[in-house]
Amino acid sequence: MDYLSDERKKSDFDVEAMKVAWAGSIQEFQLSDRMAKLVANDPVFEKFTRPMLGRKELLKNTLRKSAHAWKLIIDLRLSEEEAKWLRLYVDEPAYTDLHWGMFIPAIEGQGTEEQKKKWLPLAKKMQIIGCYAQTELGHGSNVQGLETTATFDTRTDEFIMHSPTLTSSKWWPGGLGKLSTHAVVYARLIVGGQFHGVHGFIVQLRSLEDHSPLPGITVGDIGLKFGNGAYNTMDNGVLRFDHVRIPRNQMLMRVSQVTKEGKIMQSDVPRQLIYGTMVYVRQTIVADASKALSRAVCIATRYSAVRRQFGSRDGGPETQVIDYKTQQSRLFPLLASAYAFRFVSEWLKSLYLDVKQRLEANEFSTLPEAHACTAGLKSLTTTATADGIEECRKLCGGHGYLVSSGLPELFAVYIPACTYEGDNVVLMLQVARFLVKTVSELGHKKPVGTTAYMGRVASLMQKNSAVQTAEGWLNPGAVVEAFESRAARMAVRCAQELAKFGNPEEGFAELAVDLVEVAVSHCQLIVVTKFFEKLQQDIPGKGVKESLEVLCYVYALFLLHKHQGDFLATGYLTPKQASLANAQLRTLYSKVRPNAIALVDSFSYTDHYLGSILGRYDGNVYPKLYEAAWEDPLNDSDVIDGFHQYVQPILKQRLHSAKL
Ligand SMILES: CCCCCCCCCCCCCCCCCCCCC/C=C/C(=O)SCCNC(=O)CCNC(=O)[C@H](O)C(C)(C)COP(=O)(O)OP(=O)(O)OC[C@H]1O[C@@H](n2cnc3c(N)ncnc32)[C@H](O)[C@@H]1OP(=O)(O)O
Ligand SMILES: Cc1cc2nc3c(=O)[nH]c(=O)nc-3n(C[C@H](O)[C@H](O)[C@H](O)COP(=O)(O)OP(=O)(O)OC[C@H]3O[C@@H](n4cnc5c(N)ncnc54)[C@H](O)[C@@H]3O)c2cc1C
Repeated sequence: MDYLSDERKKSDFDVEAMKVAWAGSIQEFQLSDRMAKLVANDPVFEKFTRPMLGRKELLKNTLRKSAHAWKLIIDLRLSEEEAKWLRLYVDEPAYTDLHWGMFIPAIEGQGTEEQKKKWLPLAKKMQIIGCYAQTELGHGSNVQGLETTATFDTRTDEFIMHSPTLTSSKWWPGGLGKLSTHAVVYARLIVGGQFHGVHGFIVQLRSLEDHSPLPGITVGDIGLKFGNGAYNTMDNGVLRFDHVRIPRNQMLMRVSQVTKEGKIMQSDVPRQLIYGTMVYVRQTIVADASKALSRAVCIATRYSAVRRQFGSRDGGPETQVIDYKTQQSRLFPLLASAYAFRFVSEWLKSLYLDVKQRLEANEFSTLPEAHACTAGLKSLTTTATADGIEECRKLCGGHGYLVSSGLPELFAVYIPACTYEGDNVVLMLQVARFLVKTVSELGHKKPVGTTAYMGRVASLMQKNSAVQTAEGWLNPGAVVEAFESRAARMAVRCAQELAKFGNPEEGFAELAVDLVEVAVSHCQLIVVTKFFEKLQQDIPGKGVKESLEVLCYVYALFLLHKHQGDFLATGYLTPKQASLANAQLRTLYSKVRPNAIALVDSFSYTDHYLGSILGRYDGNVYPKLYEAAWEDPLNDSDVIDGFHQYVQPILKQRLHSAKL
């Protein structure tokens, strides 16, 4: 029985066509759909019991799943794209993420042709397993502050890898704790007693025969992390070196080379390329944000349509909680954000692929913008997604707190995305630096790409919003101009404040809070703009474009409402115009309402991937929640182990011993 069938009948767009729009193309949809079904129908990928497993059992289970996934990749000759979808639907962080997602890209981006020829075939056949060992106990954000040393010994033509202090211990790298045989280790290059910056080195950690740590290497897992199951399927590790020697040709030498004689040669490649792997991964994290948020929103939307509270008159059904305006005002902006993040990630991927091609051809001019966009959007989307998942839990009331809702584990596994690959505040400060630099160069350099609007800063500073009615907000020009004016005005105001400081670094530190707000407003502008640009494309299917237009306005006007202080303080909007935007938002929520279930069905998630009783496709929530309770191990017997030993004696004690 489909308890949501009436809801599905209400929608006025073609769901199958929306699935294609969400996936990006018919090919991508088919690919994703095939992998989703492959995983959902394979008992090895069962995951309901995960939060109840002890750590060793949990990790062993992940290894079993990873081995099975790898076997499927080989046996079914899956392409790289298919393998990525497979990984998504398996839905279990594993050492393989770091091997494929960071170790291999680090060698591809920072290795010489010779190094790539040697290491990539081994890695791609998984004959070695690698991780990305950058962060240390004492330093994560401050990469230049890393303490591990790689000292060149001209006599033996080797680097000596060493951990001179406790705080220099590598700490956090995923896959390091128990599984990696190799690592790209970031360390201070020391040649002739001089420090020459932080570089990457390929270091073997464990024997390829019996997996034991090699001499001079201390390695292990850093311990349990937040939540049950969740990110505990990953062996984040600690690593120390005691004068471990590696051949000279294991330093990744695309950026700088060390000769046999101990001379440092700089290539034309900028040193920032050492941070290049992070640009790649941040881009994938933006795509993952739309997946995680859409998943939480799918659960909360379906459950909000099933759940009824209050409002029953003459014995009729109570009100579905999705019909409460307050519920809509919390849920629908998240639904719109999931779509917004999906489309901005599509754009970011194309930007990244373009930069990657250029970097391969030694063309580096677009790297700063790629860095600012990946850092900023990673920060913006992961913050919104982490907050959004928690909001979805609250939207599901008490039942959202049950592990079987799928939301607690999703939250626990997701939240470190606000920290890994760059703390979100630190990353926004990087965007702010880029923007301040853009503003300071306005006189002699035409801004391009995502900062092109800064070239119109004079008019953006003068012109105010012309919106007169709530309907007036349903105009892409009016909305985009509002976001451009806010971002430009905030940036210029901050640049003016900065100019008052004699020492720019001191000013930057003092104004950091304002600078982060500038960066956020710039990133929100990018997301809004890319959503409108998406709507310019040919999007087939009855009512699909119209529904997306509604979501685009919801996303933009919700942000405008939430940040109306900025829009008012910069003088671009009047209070009346801000309240018209809010009025329009209410109308938009009414337009989303009949389509809400169809809009989450369009994510095309299997019940396996959702992993949630509240989010079941058929809406059959109560019987399944009831059944699931009885499957809890505590209900294996009526009288629980420990009762006779610890509780019964209390019950049987004589009353005179208690003076309560
Ligand atoms: C079970 C299934 C099995 C299936 C198997 C098959 C699977 C197959 C498919 C698998 C697909 C995989 C998918 C991938 C998933 C990946 C999962 C991700 C998991 C995440 C794990 C986490 C990893 C990590 O966290 S790694 C560590 C990350 N660390 C950080 O991010 C540190 C943050 N700090 C910094 O980035 C810097 O130090 C910084 C920028 C804050 C400061 O740098 P600085 O040099 O000290 O200072 P600064 O002067 O500000 O900058 C100098 C200069 O450089 C520019 N810059 C900075 N960063 C960059 C950059 N990244 N790129 C380019 N340029 C950069 C900066 O702008 C300055 O420029 P100028 O102003 O021009 O000088
Ligand atoms: C689950 C997980 C997986 C990880 N996987 C890996 C991995 O595979 N490989 C790897 O190398 N690393 C990994 N890391 C480490 C991760 O990259 C770092 O934790 C991250 O970069 C943040 O650095 P930090 O821990 O030093 O935070 P800190 O920099 O110490 O941050 C602490 C606080 O200080 C603030 N702060 C720091 N600097 C500034 C500043 N300049 N201005 C203002 N505020 C500031 C931050 O905003 C934050 O609030 C992982 C981390 C986690 C949680």
